[in-house]
Amino acid sequence: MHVTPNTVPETAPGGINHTARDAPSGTSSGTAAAAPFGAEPASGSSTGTGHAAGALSHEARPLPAGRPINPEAVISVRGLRKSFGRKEILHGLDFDIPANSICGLLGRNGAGKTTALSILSGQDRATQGDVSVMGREPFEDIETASHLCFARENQKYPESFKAGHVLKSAPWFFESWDQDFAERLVRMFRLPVETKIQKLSRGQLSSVAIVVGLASRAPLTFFDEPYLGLDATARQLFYDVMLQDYLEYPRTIVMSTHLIDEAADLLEKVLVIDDGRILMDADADSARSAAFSLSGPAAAVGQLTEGRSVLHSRRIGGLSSVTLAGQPDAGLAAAAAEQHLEIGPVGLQDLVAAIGSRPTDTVGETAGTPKESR
Ligand SMILES: Nc1ncnc2c1ncn2[C@@H]1O[C@H](COP(=O)(O)OP(=O)(O)OP(=O)(O)O)[C@@H](O)[C@H]1O
Repeated sequence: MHVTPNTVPETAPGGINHTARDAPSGTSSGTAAAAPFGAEPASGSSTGTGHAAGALSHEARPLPAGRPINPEAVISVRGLRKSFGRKEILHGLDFDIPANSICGLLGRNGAGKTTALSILSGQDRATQGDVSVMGREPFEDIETASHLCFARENQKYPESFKAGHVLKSAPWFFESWDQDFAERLVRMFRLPVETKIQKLSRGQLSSVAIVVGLASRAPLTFFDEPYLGLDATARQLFYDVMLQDYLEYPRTIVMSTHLIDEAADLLEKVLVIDDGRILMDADADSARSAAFSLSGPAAAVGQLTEGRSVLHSRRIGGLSSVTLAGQPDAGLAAAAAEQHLEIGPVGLQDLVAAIGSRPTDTVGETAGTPKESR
């Protein structure tokens, strides 16, 4: 599919109005007000109160209070709070995301991932705190918007849009858009370009978002749960193509996901968010070694874990399996061997499930983060 742009949508990624240029054919000016790749309108906000973030491992301590925005990081956030009406959703997030990395934003339903991504992409405003994206305050900032792509399955498009129209419009919003790559992706994901967006299945809508997110080659790309409705083959295809293209065209990719084990190998940095607080902020290798499991007869497991940071425990009959923070020390390893207990690794998915299932106010404490620092 080759596209010759000749009409102009007035709304750009992030829902921000750009000055008119030529727009793609098939894009009616009457429908241009709906942002093809951008945001919902910014929501109202109010100030609220909350608690500072906790953290899991040694690498994952909260940034010291008062530490300024990190100018080296592509994304740097300090004390980010977001309220909807009187309800505070994000309770003071502090984190940095380095340039040219793939970062996983992980967490349970309602944790605040989409809210955070909306703020980082400039589509919503923080209630409080400092947010720096590529060195700028992102909210409705045209300069920032021109370098980022927010790919999500529930993107709003003009009513008459077909999938093909989306792809025809995209080059006008993304400087580095690769049309050949987009067309290859369309074939890979079997996207019916002549079908109206409203008629697409959920998986096909995700495919549209994936095609736009990848072919945009935006220096900063956000994928918000990019796999919704996709079958296992398409998901694997997405991970493979993303990694391959990222290696060829390094950029910063932030992906929110529940399917942690599937994506774990791609991730270089992991941010776990729960109930509006950062529970873990670590490079992926540290995260993979942030915990271990100990299993065997419940009495022996209980004896060995006494006084240690147990993140999660499960008991079936006389057997028990616990997830412990950190790595086993020599004493524990020797005692476990002596009592025929099994020590094993904990996958990222299980680790996130373990820390996410704990009451928020105890996670940092049990994981060895001093209460004073939270
Ligand atoms: N515009 C809004 N007005 C009021 N509450 C909102 C609004 N947007 C989000 N919320 C609330 O904020 C909380 C976090 O929502 P968010 O969508 O950010 O979570 P999430 O981590 O992306 O969840 P999921 O994984 O289920 O998509 C939820 O309790 C949600 O109901």
